[in-house]
Amino acid sequence: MSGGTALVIDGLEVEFGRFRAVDNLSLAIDYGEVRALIGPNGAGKSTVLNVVAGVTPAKAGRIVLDDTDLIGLSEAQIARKGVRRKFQKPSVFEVLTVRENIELGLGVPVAKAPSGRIDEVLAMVNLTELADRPAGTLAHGQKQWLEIGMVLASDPKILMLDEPVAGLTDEERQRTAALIRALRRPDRAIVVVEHDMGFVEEIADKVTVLHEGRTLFEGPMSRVREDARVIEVYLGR
Ligand SMILES: Nc1ncnc2c1ncn2[C@@H]1O[C@H](COP(=O)(O)OP(=O)(O)OP(=O)(O)O)[C@@H](O)[C@H]1O
Repeated sequence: MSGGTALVIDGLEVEFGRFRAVDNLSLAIDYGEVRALIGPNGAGKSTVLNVVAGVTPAKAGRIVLDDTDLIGLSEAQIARKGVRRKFQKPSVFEVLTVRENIELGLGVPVAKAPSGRIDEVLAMVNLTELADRPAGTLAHGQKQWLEIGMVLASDPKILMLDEPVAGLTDEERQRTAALIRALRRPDRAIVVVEHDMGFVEEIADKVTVLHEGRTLFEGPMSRVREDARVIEVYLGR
């Protein structure tokens, strides 16, 4: 499938005990786009990624990828449908080499993956020369790219990145922005949660601002910056 809608979130509700973290949220993300989810701490951004990935259960609503409702599927089943997610904190396997980490991201034995896939991914995330180094010896930024490589290895349709530039230097941020732009494809949707607005402006085709589990605003970053409600609850703080 390429073009058209990739992911539809419809009437999503998530509760932790009596606290409603996501409140009747609906949004649609197209193939080919990079969507940023922004908003204040606690707005529900990571929770949305967790529900899409099958890590956190929903109380109500649908999450439809192509024609399949992902609600009720296990994390592994959702991953096999082409949904992959990178967590906020790098969680690479430090004693394994960079190459071995990417192999783990394939989701199938290396022999069953397209030949040359690992080298291709290493090149994409700029880690070819460090392929045989233990991942624990990498710098923080390189670990972030390795994790992007791990989620990229299986060639996902939906690629979700939670705060990919947290703690990175300016130069590393630039390189990450270029990498994410290079990962855009007509048969892939990329969803990025991030607080760094300069970075969001560089990578996102469209921005959804969440506040208290609901959509406060949706549009290009230039419009987001001018919206009085967004300034009040988030950007102006
Ligand atoms: N497992 C959980 N149990 C209880 N409450 C939770 C759980 N996960 C998240 N929450 C709460 O749900 C709300 C939304 O959290 P979430 O992590 O989705 O916010 P966020 O928008 O990603 O914030 P941040 O920008 O700080 O990462 C917060 O109030 C958080 O404390």
